[in-house]
Amino acid sequence: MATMPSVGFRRLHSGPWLHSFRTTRPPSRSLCTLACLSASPLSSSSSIEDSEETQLSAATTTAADATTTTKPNNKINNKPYFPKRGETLELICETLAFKGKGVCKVADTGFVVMCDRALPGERFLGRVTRRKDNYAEVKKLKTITPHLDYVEAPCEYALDCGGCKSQNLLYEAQIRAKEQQVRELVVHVGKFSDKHPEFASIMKPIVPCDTQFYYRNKMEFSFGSKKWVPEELLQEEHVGTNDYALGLHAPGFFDKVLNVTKCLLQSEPANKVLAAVQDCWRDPQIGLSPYDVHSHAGFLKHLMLRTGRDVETGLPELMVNFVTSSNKPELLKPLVERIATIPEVVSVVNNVNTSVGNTSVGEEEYTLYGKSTITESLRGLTFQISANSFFQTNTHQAEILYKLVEDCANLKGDGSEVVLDLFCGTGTIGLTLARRVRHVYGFEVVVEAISDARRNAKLNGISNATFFQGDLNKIDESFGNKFPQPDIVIIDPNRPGMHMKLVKFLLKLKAARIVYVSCNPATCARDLDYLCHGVPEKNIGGCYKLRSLQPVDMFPHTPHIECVCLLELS
Ligand SMILES: C[S@@+](CC[C@H](N)C(=O)[O-])C[C@H]1O[C@@H](n2cnc3c(N)ncnc32)[C@H](O)[C@@H]1O
Repeated sequence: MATMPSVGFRRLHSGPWLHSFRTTRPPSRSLCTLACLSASPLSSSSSIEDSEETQLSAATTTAADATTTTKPNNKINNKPYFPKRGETLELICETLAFKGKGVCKVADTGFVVMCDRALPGERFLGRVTRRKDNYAEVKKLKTITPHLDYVEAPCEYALDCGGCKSQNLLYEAQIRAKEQQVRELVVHVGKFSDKHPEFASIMKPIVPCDTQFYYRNKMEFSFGSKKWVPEELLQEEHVGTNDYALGLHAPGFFDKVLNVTKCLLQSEPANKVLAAVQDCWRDPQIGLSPYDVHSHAGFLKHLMLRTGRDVETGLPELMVNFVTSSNKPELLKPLVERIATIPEVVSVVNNVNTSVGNTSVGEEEYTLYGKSTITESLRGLTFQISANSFFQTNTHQAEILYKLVEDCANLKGDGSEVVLDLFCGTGTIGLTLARRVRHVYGFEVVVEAISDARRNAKLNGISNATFFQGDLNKIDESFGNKFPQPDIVIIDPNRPGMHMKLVKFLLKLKAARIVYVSCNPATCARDLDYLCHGVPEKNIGGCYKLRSLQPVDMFPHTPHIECVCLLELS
């Protein structure tokens, strides 16, 4: 469908402009309250909430900036305008932002309103559900005119499922919106001026994903005692909400599950397993019950499906992970016997999670059938993946992402350089670079991921990679004693981005090059600001120049955006 642009980078020459690259423009009206708060260096620990606020602030700014002809005034008849909770508004969605929410403005006021599942160009009626200082959230009641670039969503659950929010938006429009979102964040949160002549060459066009369905190698479904039913069907007498369900959580409901028998984002063999489990888990003779998040009774919590590849045959291989509230393998036996008949299934594991929380990582793990890991190949290397270790979820696009990282790292290839791989997961990025460098040092908090990384190094005959388990949010002065001065630092944090301790450490370390990989453009923009412009409130100066920023679409139909950024010491 979409063609892939060149992924090469033009090396830029440093110039005096870089010092003036930080925008001097004051953040616009709606930006400052939230963005400055959330991106504040004074909060030394980042949190997902921070990043959500950051994204919202950029979204509200985006919407404010999107006003071309009339300046928003937030006033009607010279009185400040704030919509009331419960009020019905007619709105037009302008763009997509935060978690894929539609950004709209109230006519004649410019007041920003966010709406889940509103798509650009759509005119609709929405009811105000939540008010914040400078924006409100609405629930869509009725579409008056459909959005631009409408396409039929192939998935029957698309309108109700929390996973795909933009399946009925043309893919080209999806990636346009994502690219725009990154740009806004870089300007408003990262404080890089888009007026600067070099801005256009630094901001690379988004790399689309040419496989827009069946691309996920991992899906986690939940068992629930309360099936989610759309509001309109709830009125019908014969439909009750007490049915068991296996599927995805309905948006906004931690205790209600939308029953699904197929997911168009995961692989075909994974769908075979899902269908097989759906076929038999409710059978009263088996005696299985879903875990109830209120009463904490019940056995089955989650069904996690991971798809890898037999590296010799190239054929898919599957891991099925049942997450249960207690260790009762005899209860799972009929399910295990059934799914073991599916040829692609090579591993069935059971994570036992006795806590009342609803996470999928167990305190204990048992292998019920076959192996305890599956394999996948990435950039010519083989990786063994266990149930709970991080592995890029879109393998095909991870190849492209890692190639971009390698291009940014711009290794000499003479085996002289030292690479620091922070947030290394199972070591994939560092190991793909190891053959061309002197040594790779990887750091990661998850114990199992570190053992996977060490095993993966061995499996691929790599002896110049050392992996350490540790929390990068808790580093102290001694952190730098663990490795020699690196030439290149790879940073690939999860959504909250970097802790201030790590920012400070990197600004002192002064590696020549940093490649920052991010799955959250909001915290990415904040961290780029810190590294390039410093943290004035803490008397910390920045010492990097942003050379390139490349958004990559790893997850079509969802709001997620990946970015690869290259920074060089100024
Ligand atoms: C986005 S993943 C990247 C993994 C790896 N670079 C890759 O491409 O597969 C982020 C990783 O950071 C790890 N992580 C999260 N918080 C951390 C912390 N405070 N200290 C160290 N590692 C952390 C996670 O466990 C996860 O493996």
